Amino acid sequence: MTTNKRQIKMVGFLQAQNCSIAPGSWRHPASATDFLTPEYFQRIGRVLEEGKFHLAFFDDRLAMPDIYQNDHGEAVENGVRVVKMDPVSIITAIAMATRRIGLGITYSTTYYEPFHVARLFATLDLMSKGRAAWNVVTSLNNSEAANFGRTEHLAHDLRYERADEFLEVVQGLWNSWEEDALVVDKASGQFAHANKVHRLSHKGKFFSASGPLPVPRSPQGQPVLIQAGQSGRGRQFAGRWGDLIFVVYPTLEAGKRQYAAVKQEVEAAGRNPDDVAICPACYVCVGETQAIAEEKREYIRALAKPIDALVLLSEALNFDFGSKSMDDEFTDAELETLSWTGFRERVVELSGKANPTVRDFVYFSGRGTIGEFPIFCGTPTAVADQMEEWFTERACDGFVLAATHTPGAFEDFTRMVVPELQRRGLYHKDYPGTTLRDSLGLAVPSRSA
Ligand SMILES: Cc1cc2nc3c(=O)[nH]c(=O)nc-3n(C[C@H](O)[C@H](O)[C@H](O)COP(=O)(O)O)c2cc1C
Repeated sequence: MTTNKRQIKMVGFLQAQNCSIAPGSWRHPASATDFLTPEYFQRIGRVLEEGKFHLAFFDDRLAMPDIYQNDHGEAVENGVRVVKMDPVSIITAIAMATRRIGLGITYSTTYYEPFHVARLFATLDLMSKGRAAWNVVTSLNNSEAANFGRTEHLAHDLRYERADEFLEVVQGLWNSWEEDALVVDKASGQFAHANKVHRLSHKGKFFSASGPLPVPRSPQGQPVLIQAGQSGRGRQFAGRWGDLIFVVYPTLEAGKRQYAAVKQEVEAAGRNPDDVAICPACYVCVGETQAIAEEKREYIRALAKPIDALVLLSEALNFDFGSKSMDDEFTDAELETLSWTGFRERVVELSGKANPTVRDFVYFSGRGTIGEFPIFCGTPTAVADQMEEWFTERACDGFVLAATHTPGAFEDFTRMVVPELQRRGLYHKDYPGTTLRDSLGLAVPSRSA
C-alpha cells in the first residue's frame, strides 16, 4: 500500500569492520566477530531489510587512522576503526542476500577518476537491480593523500571545485546511452543503435574523459547521490548534487535551523527541496523499560576508551592531537588548517570558545563515543516520540542510525521501534517498488535533465 503522507527515511550506518562509527562497539560482548566473512555483512543486510530500512550505507576512508602521534600503533592496538575493507565487494555480498534495500557506498572525488566511478556505480546499479547509491566525499586527510602518490591533501574549497567537475563528468558518462539504445536483436544482428550511444569528449580543468561509458543505462538512470558537506562550500555542493544529505545536529533546535539552511541551498541550486531528504546521524538505545534502555546506554558509553577520541579526531581533522596537551588551546592558524570545517565550527559553537582546547574538542565533539550524535533512549514509545518530534518539527526527513553494537542495535530497532513508527503512520510498511529511487519517491532522471 502506498501513501502520500510524508514518512521517515531510515539509513543503517555501517563500517567495513566489526564496529559502528563508535569504535567501542566492537568491544561489546554481543558484537559478532566474524566480520572478515560475507555472512557477517549479509546478516546485517537481512536485519536492515526486515526493518524496511531504505538504505544500508558504508562510510570509507582511504587510510588507517595514523595521524595521532604520526603512527598507526594506537589505532591498531585498540581497534579504532582500523580495518576498512573495500566497500564494493561487501555491498555486492549484501546485494546477493537481499532484494529491496538500497546499497550505498562511499567513493572519493579527490582520489579516484570519474570514469572509474561512473562505471563502477552503473554496474552496481545493474547487478543490484536499481539499488545503488554513491556517498560523494572529497576525503579528509594527508594519510589518504600519501596512499595515492600525493604529499598532502588538496585545499578545502579546491576539493569541492574538483568534485563539481567530477560529478559533471560522471553524470555525462551515465548519460552516454539513451534509454532505448540497446536492441540485442539476434535476427538482424543489431546489438545497439550506434546513434544512441554518445561520446562525452570532456576536457576541463581537472579531468578529461572521452566516453562513451561501456555500460548500458542502469535501472535508476543515475544511482542515488548522497552528500554530507557541512561547511558553506560543502553545503553548496550538497545542495547542487545530493538526493540524500547526511548531517550531524547536536540538538533539535540546531537541527531545525540547519535543516532550513540546507533546504534553502537546495532551492538556490534550482532544485525542489522536497526531492532531497536530510538525515542526521543518531544512536538509539531502546529497552523494554526506561531503566533497561538507560542501563544499555551507560554500558555502551563505558566501552569507549580516551584514546579512541584522540585517534579519530586526528584522523578527521588532519591534525595530530598527540602534539598538544589536553588543556592547550588551538591557535587561529591551527584552527584554520583543520580539514573538516563544519566539525570545527560545531566545537567552537558548543564550547562557546573561539580557541577550544584539545579537551574541548574531545568533550564537545563526542568523537569516538556514542555522544557524537543525539541518542534517542527509552522504551519503544519514548524513542518513537523523540524521532517523531525531530521529524514533524522539520529538523529532518529521516535518520542515519549508527549502531551501538552490530547487529544487535539494528535488531533492537527493527523489533521494537519500527512497529511503533509504522503504527503511527510515520514509517512505510513495505517497500513501494523495486529500486532505491522507488523507496525514496525519486523520479528516474531523464537524460536531458
Ligand atoms: C553521516 C556522515 C558520514 C560521512 N562519511 C564520510 C566518509 O565515509 N568518508 C569521508 O571522507 N567523509 C565522510 N563524511 C564527511 C563529509 O563528507 C564532509 O567531508 C564533512 O562533513 C565536512 O564537510 P565540509 O567538507 O563541508 O567541511 C561524513 C559526514 C557525515 C555527516
